[in-house]
Amino acid sequence: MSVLRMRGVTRIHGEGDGAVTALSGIDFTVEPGELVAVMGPSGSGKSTLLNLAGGIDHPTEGSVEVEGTDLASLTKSRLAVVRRNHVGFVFQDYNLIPSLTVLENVSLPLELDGKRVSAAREEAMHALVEVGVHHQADKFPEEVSGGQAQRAAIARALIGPRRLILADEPTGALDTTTGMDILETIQSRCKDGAAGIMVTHDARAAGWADRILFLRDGTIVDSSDPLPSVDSLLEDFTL
Ligand SMILES: Nc1ncnc2c1ncn2[C@@H]1O[C@H](COP(=O)(O)OP(=O)(O)OP(=O)(O)O)[C@@H](O)[C@H]1O
Repeated sequence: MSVLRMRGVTRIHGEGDGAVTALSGIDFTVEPGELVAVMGPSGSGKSTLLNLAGGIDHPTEGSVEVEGTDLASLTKSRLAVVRRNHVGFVFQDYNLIPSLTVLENVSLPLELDGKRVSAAREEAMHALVEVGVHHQADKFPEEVSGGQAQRAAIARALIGPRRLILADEPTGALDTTTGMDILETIQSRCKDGAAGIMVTHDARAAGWADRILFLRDGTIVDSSDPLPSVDSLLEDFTL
């Protein structure tokens, strides 16, 4: 079963004269084990696609299924549970809760699912070790650097049984080496059976993906294997 399936998805923001078609007629699936990069110019619909995949936003037309469940069929509370159990989201602004420590932020999704606090914190600490910010576990988000916050956000997205990993510019605030480590972590999670979608402007980051989806003006204009040459695919793209 596909981890994500979008069928005929159109998203129009706003109404009347101010309406903007952010996505139009998108058909797209991501299978277990796949990491897909989404690229395209500013305003081409990349974030909208990610938000629809994660159930944060809803299509104007068409359907979005996560592991076979049509998100539109769910009540608000059920959608929240599906999001927590199935979808790991790395937001561009990290979205860490300021009043919780780094460890508490990462542990929260598990605690919300009823896991014992001690077990949840232990798992969260493992996740922080994996992304190399365990020394910041007891600090609050405002006390850590942007790169550390981003890595904590990635730990939170990967924790638990989530099988759909959605990342908006996951390496944006990171130096090259750390960025590559994080991509390796996401890729290895996908190799273990999850599915990942990452929005990126960075061709090197996209090189970690199994394929690249190119968006322009809300439609898929190309979908390609990134190798052997990402650069050749980018030639006529103004990014
Ligand atoms: N809430 C909204 N209300 C109105 N228009 C919106 C809204 N969100 C996005 N849009 C518009 O939809 C289009 C697609 O936006 P989106 O943010 O998905 O693009 P993007 O490719 O992620 O851009 P960027 O690379 O700059 O983040 C743009 O024209 C944008 O202005």
